[in-house]
Amino acid sequence: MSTPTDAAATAPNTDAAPADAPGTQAILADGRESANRSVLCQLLHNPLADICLLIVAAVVLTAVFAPLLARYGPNVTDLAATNAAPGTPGHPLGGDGSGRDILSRLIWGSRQTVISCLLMLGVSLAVGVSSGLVAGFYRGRFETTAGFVTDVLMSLPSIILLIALYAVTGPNIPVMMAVFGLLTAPTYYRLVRSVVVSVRNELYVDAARVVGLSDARIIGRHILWAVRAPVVIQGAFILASGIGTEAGMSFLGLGDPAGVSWGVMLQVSFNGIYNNPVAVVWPALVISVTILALILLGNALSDALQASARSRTVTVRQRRDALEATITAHRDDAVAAPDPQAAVSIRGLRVGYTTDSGFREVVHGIDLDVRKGEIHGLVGESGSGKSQIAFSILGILPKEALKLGGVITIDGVDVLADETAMRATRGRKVAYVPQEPMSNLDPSFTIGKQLAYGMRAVTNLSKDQVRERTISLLHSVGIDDAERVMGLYPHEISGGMAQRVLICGALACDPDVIVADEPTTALDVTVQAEVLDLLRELARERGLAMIFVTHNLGVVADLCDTVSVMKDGEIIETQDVESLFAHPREEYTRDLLSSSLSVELMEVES
Ligand SMILES: Nc1ncnc2c1ncn2[C@@H]1O[C@H](COP(=O)(O)OP(=O)(O)OP(=O)(O)O)[C@@H](O)[C@H]1O
Repeated sequence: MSTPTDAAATAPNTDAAPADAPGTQAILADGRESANRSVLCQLLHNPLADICLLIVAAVVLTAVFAPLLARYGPNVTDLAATNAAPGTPGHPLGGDGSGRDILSRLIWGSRQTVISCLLMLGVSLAVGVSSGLVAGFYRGRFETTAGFVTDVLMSLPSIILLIALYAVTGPNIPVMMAVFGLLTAPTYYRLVRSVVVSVRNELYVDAARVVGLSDARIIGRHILWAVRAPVVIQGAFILASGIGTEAGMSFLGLGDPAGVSWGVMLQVSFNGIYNNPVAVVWPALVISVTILALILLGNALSDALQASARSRTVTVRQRRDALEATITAHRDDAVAAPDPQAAVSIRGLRVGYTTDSGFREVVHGIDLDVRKGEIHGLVGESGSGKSQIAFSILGILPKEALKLGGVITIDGVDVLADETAMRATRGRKVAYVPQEPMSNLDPSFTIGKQLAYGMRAVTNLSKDQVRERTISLLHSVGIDDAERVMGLYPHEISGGMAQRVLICGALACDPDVIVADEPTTALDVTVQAEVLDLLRELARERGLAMIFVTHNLGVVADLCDTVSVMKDGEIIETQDVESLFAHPREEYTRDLLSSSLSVELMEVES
């Protein structure tokens, strides 16, 4: 069962909606305005980013089309234009001290500035990204050596180094910028290395290794994809620092006086500042505006990428359209009242998603009642919607899920419609036993701390009372040396014990309802049997209503009192377990039973 990326903590919104489907008015009011946009769309919807993009694009286009745009050559002089004021005919921004047209020189200057900065970025990318990839992926000696070189390079004062370089190369801006690119490469190295280290052991990378992909293909296909966003964002900042450095070096007189760049223009105009102070303004302005645009663009890009990395979200319009379509389609459906005797009662639950291929309803108006003391199995093929029901009861549907209708009453309160009621219920009246015991425990805290933290969040018990209760709960789930286990970290206990700890956490608040999501799937057969026995005992002792999501009909036969069979988002059959196994009503249930039997026979034979 998939885990939602985020609990559905939704903020109220006041959009009107048709109210004649069960639970829809309240659900719509619970909707959250959010955007479902690609990174580019997110960027384009940010006015500041649009302006920055326009500025950067204008600079690049000016550099590319400089020969067409500039009215004069970069070094063409006209004595009449010497120190001409802005607005002089033929010289909109005036002329410099040598009678050269300032606007034309700015246009030509953009070319050298852009080329120098791209050269610097290219060197920085080539050295920093490739060494970061290799160091992060292979680690070992290369990483140690590269780390040392990086530290050395980062400790060097780049401007001083570039000034020293001038003594060797003379006024050679391309070489200077290439060296500056080398000096900024450590920034990329560190960034890329840390991203690669964090993804190299991901399961999908292991899977790629297992299917036989070469390292080069794994890096090209999976690792580079993971580093692309930080590399692009960092690129904007590095370009900005490149423009600043080029201008600074030229301003110090280390640029090529025969060439024309914004930095050289700044230096030349500064030399004649007393005769023509306005001439300094233009190069200073374009340098500042371009640097500012690049930095703001980098920030906007970072925001857009972060937003798109969060789960897919749905606009109010999409939510409303989906709701209206659902209401229209099911206007005449009869919906029974919730069962007041049930610990949890579901009526007409509908859940959907907006995907790239359009809206899709995945739970189609299901009804379900589970009474106190009843263990109810929820079975069905993968993708049939079991998890959506479990998540709906727990109020942890992903943000992008559309709650299209229905009622879920727990203790007489419709928790589906009321997020506050859901929060008050979750962890107190309804608890959850997840599928993967290890990944549901925080590796940074001891078992005792994690259990105590959860307990203190939902009860008013003192520290000592919490400790006492934790010990007694650990005993009740069959952990005898409770005090020792409380001091252990998750990696120090077995999977079976971790699952017992999670069961203990679920029981901490003395809930009425437990949703168990395939809680034994990750365990070996012997431990599975122990955990099932434990759940059965606890449910009987405490009179719990338990919804047990599973694929395993053997477990259902062993543990459950009643069972619902799901297919394509619908409950097609609900019976007590014995009747279902003896007289399945639906063809699909018969197929499910016989396929499960064949699997078991195959297991026995092998
Ligand atoms: N975030 C999502 N976006 C789009 N569709 C989703 C999303 N989460 C689930 N679905 C769809 O909802 C349907 C039901 O999924 P669900 O996870 O409830 O199935 P399941 O019966 O629990 O399957 P399994 O036993 O494999 O966990 C599936 O078709 C699935 O593709």
